[in-house]
Amino acid sequence: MTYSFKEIFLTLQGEGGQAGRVAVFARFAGCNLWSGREQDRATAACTFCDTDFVGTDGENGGKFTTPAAVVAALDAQWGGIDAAEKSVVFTGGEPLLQLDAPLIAAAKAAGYFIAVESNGTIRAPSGIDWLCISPKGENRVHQTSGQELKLVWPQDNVDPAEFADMAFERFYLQAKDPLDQDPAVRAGHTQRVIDYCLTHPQWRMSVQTHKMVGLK
Ligand SMILES: C[S@@+](CC[C@H](N)C(=O)[O-])C[C@H]1O[C@@H](n2cnc3c(N)ncnc32)[C@H](O)[C@@H]1O
Ligand SMILES: Nc1nc2[nH]cc(C(=O)O)c2c(=O)[nH]1
Ligand code: SF4
Ligand SMILES: [Mg+2]
Repeated sequence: MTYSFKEIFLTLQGEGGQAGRVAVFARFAGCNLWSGREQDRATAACTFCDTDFVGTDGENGGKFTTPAAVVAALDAQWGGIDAAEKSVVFTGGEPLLQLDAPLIAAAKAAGYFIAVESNGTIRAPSGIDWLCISPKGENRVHQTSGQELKLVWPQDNVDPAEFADMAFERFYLQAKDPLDQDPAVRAGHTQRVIDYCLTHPQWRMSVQTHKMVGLK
């Protein structure tokens, strides 16, 4: 198995129930819902992605042929931080196209708390400590349990109630960041999330805090 990463960097988790926590972000290249090319966006299964996950040319990106090599790259970013437990977030792109049992085992053996950000279309392997599922449009959710369901909203034809009975510990709504960065559209999405959470206490608001403070 070759693991392809767009980038690997140290930051604070910006979103969801682990927001504010230091972690190595390991962004896998490639996704099953979009090629990543702008000319394909309009016809893709996921159309609002805010992330470049194409290729291996980002910060500390590359192809790694063994789990041990991936863990060495994670450790290089974690550096000398003194902690009882290290922390990694596998994201992408879609991490569950590549994250497998040997890599999970190697990261765990090296002392990592393992978080994953996934679109939910692929069942997750066991051993993940914090699984965040973020459904996309009409794409069927196959992974219906985890620590958090984080729905980016509003999305056309998507009602949060569709997911409310799934086996997640927490339910978040996160305002869809508009591709054109139009402040009025962004404010409108945020207000929709606020209004929904005010009237549906099962749901909490997740804010993309890293974007507010200039963190990657
Ligand atoms: C880039 S995705 C990668 C992981 C996985 N493919 C997924 O979609 O969950 C990481 C997180 O960013 C969220 N996201 C992507 N585009 C967004 C946008 N325009 N506004 C708000 N959140 C967004 C996703 O829903 C997901 O929770
Ligand atoms: N700081 C920070 N937090 C994040 N949480 C989820 C992210 C992602 O792109 O998966 C992300 C990201 O890209 N940066
Ligand atoms: S599923 Fe995730 S990585 Fe793939 S295009 Fe959508 S938001 Fe981006
Ligand atoms: Mg991001």
